[in-house]
Amino acid sequence: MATEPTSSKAASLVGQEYEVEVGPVAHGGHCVARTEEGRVLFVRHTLPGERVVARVTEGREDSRYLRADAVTVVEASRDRVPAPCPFSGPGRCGGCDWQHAKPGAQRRLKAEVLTEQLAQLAGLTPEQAGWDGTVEPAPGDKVPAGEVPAWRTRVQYAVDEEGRAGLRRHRSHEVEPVDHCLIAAEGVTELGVERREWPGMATVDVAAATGSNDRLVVLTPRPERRLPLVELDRPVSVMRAEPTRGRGGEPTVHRVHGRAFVRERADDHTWRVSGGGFWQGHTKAAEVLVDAVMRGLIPRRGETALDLYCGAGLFAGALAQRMGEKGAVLGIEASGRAVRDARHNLSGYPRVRVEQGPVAKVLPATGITEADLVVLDPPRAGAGGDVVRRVAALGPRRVAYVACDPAALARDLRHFAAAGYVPRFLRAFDLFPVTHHMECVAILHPAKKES
Ligand SMILES: C[S@@+](CC[C@H](N)C(=O)[O-])C[C@H]1O[C@@H](n2cnc3c(N)ncnc32)[C@H](O)[C@@H]1O
Repeated sequence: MATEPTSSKAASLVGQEYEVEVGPVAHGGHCVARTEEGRVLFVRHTLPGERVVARVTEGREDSRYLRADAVTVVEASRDRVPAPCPFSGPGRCGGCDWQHAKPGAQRRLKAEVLTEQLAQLAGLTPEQAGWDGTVEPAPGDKVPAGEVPAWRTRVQYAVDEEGRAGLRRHRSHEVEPVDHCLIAAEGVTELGVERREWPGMATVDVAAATGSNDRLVVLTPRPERRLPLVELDRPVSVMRAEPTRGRGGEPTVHRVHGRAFVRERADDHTWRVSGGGFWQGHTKAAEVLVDAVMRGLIPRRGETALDLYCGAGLFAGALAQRMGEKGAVLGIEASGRAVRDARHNLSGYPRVRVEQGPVAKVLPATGITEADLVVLDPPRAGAGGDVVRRVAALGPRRVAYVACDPAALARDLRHFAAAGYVPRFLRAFDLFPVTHHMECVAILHPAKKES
């Protein structure tokens, strides 16, 4: 969401300050406010109901709206706490949007965002979506105000010119050096990446598996720079990524030492996830999502199912295990690396197949005309109308839509409604505590025909 056309000659308002009453939360980790002249501001580091001095960070005289940071809190919300992270705040690390909100308030803000997105983009009330209006914490994440759960098993550190590891500032390529990211899982923190220097590196990606001691770092050197000797505080596998992306847009990665993958445990199964490959980021996410999807779909023995955007095969494996030896599952996934992992992970199920390529291309090419169940877990942009229509045309008795973006979920629910599928129920999970992100699972079924 750009604030104005880049060609605009209008005067910049960056640095201008306005004292404002802060209105409701908006999707993206900010709240809406209006200046006395009626300008719309999207303000970070504030909460609904506060009175703050907001300093503009992006926007011009002719912009439809301005972005701003709350630099002084004149009247604080009762939901405000001092930010536990010393690297958060205006102009600092862009990772956590709600450091200054009590944990319960963070989940209420996310619920308000989901309510608003469902209404605006899908025309659904929470009741029509089958949602109880709450965002559920992951097991073990109910922390007291002022504390932060250490949930994140995948962290990409950016490295500055001086070789210091840090995280990116909000909407910027600049690096905020950090010596401890509070949301990083213990398995990440104990490696000590933040405590050493990374000369010549652009990024250091850490994966700390859940349920095994596997730890892997993928180093991306700056052009013409060589890898440093990697000495971390715990044993770790090391890979090197090419600075430019390879075929299919995936970074090419090479094993330097140790294993080229980590072993994750979820749903009583071990999953190989290669360096640079996707796995759910929260320590509990894979379990929470499999449980929600399986409770919603209630797979029966001998059924057929699709797992679209299947990654390393998490939902395909959970379905295959519950549908028995007569059940059949087809997974579709764009990343070649993830497809190799999924085929390896699912090799114990003879009636599971994984095809590589974009869902929009591969699904029609499979020639499949029906399926009992479909799981979709698309990237942030969502699946889109074409894929949704193709899914509905298969006539599944239930569909599970796993969404990491509430706006994409709402848009795709509208496409599903047009194709004859409506939500039976919806759950929202706080699988990204302290950030503005959330994960949703919608279970859809065919709409009853009007008689
Ligand atoms: C949110 S992840 C879900 C992975 C898996 N369901 C899991 O829970 O581990 C989305 C996956 O979609 C893949 N992907 C992105 N665009 C795709 C497309 N157009 N077609 C197929 N897969 C795609 C990504 O590579 C990624 O593995």
